[in-house]
Amino acid sequence: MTPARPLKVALLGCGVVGSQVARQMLEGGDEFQARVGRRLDLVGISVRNLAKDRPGIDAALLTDDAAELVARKGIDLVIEVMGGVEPARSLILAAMAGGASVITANKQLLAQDGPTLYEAAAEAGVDLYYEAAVAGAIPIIRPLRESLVGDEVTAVKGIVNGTTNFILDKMTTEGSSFDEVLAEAQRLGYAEDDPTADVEGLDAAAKAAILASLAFHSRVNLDDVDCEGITTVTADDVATAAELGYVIKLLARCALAPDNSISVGVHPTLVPANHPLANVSGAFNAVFIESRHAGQLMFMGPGAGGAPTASAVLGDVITAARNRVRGVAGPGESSYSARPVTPRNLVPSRFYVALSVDDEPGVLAKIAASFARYQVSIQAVRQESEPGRPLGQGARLAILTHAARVGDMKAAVEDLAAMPEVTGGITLMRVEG
Ligand SMILES: NC(=O)C1=CN([C@@H]2O[C@H](COP(=O)(O)OP(=O)(O)OC[C@H]3O[C@@H](n4cnc5c(N)ncnc54)[C@H](OP(=O)(O)O)[C@@H]3O)[C@@H](O)[C@H]2O)C=CC1
Ligand SMILES: N[C@@H](CC=O)C(=O)O
Repeated sequence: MTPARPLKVALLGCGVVGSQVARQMLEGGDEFQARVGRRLDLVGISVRNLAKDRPGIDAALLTDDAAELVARKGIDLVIEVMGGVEPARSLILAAMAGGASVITANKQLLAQDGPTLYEAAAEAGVDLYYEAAVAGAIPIIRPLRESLVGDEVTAVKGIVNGTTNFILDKMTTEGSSFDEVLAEAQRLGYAEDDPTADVEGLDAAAKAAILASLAFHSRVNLDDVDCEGITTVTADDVATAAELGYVIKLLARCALAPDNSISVGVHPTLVPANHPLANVSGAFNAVFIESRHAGQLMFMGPGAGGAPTASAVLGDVITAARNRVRGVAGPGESSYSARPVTPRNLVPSRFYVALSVDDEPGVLAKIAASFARYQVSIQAVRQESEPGRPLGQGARLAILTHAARVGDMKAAVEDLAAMPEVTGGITLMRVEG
């Protein structure tokens, strides 16, 4: 009997993730053949710059013509780890139209244009897998797409960007400077090609949109996410949070409201020091899921970096390869419930407000009155002398509130900013719990 032909695999991108995908595929050789039932044959790797040194990569596989690689006859699987929206989208669509299943780590593209990709996959009868697009090595897409599909997910929250967690962690535990740690995160391969996407929260926002779409069976895209990065978080904020018993994390929160609307946000957030998310360190990620029947689940692990991310990619490669051998397709899009997005101003949260004031009688009462005008209830206030001002003249206030609506909290802060006794900028952050 003639042995079944190997499955032909094309790899688009050979950077931090792609080079590790190529290495792990090579290492996996016979094992992967046994797991799939067919040999996986890496037939080409597309890159931008052919002159780059790529240790361990067979130069004969490299091409700078990705379109030609995808169009080659008989390609079964295309792995897209080049990043960015174009040409990745066109290449993926061409691959699917040509009959190949696609594995991608591209959260930016999925959050921006996921439905187009899903529709193209359904039309061509091929698979679209993207476990590596959210939280690196952590299995989180498959649990939401398959394991929990019989339950009702009510909230997903977590740390889904390794770079910012690495930065905030080092600022907290080592007192390192923001720029210094960002450079280290880039060296270690955690950061995106343009690290603005990490530090401004856009990478986490894309991941939050993907998680919310899967969790709530509704289409959520990048524009639906209320997004804030960590560039305004100062060493002072980190220190004050620690004194109050909190750790600052960039938290993604996706929640289903009682009126059936969905809120999705990414914000620097004060997390209680005894909360499991507070201890997620370095480039690790963690995702909490709350569901009606299973209750609370937590997933944690490496959220960025070449080898861990490639592990998630390879999991998808094997799954898609097995499907192909059996002549079946994996799960498609499940977005039957067109839930509205909760207006951002109506989303509830607890808050932390920090400000400097003139230390005069009645100032606290004025602040409390301002909060009360907007239905914001104060939970705790800490006052200390403002560094750099003579004792009794300036005070630094840190206020924690009970849950309030974002719009009300912002209106109260605007009132504070107009008070003559308020002497500097006002810090406003969300508080978890
Ligand atoms: N790094 C990480 O920890 C993680 C990354 N991801 C995602 O994985 C994807 C890849 O990330 P990463 O490996 O870090 O990125 P890199 O920048 O390290 O690698 C990108 C690769 O794609 C190639 N490439 C980029 N643009 C083009 C183009 N226009 N035409 C042809 N080739 C191109 C580059 O070629 P050349 O080598 O010649 O420059 C390079 O080989 C992204 O979508 C990212 O968001 C997901 C999870 C974690
Ligand atoms: N830049 C991303 C990489 C993984 O998605 C991150 O830091 O998490």
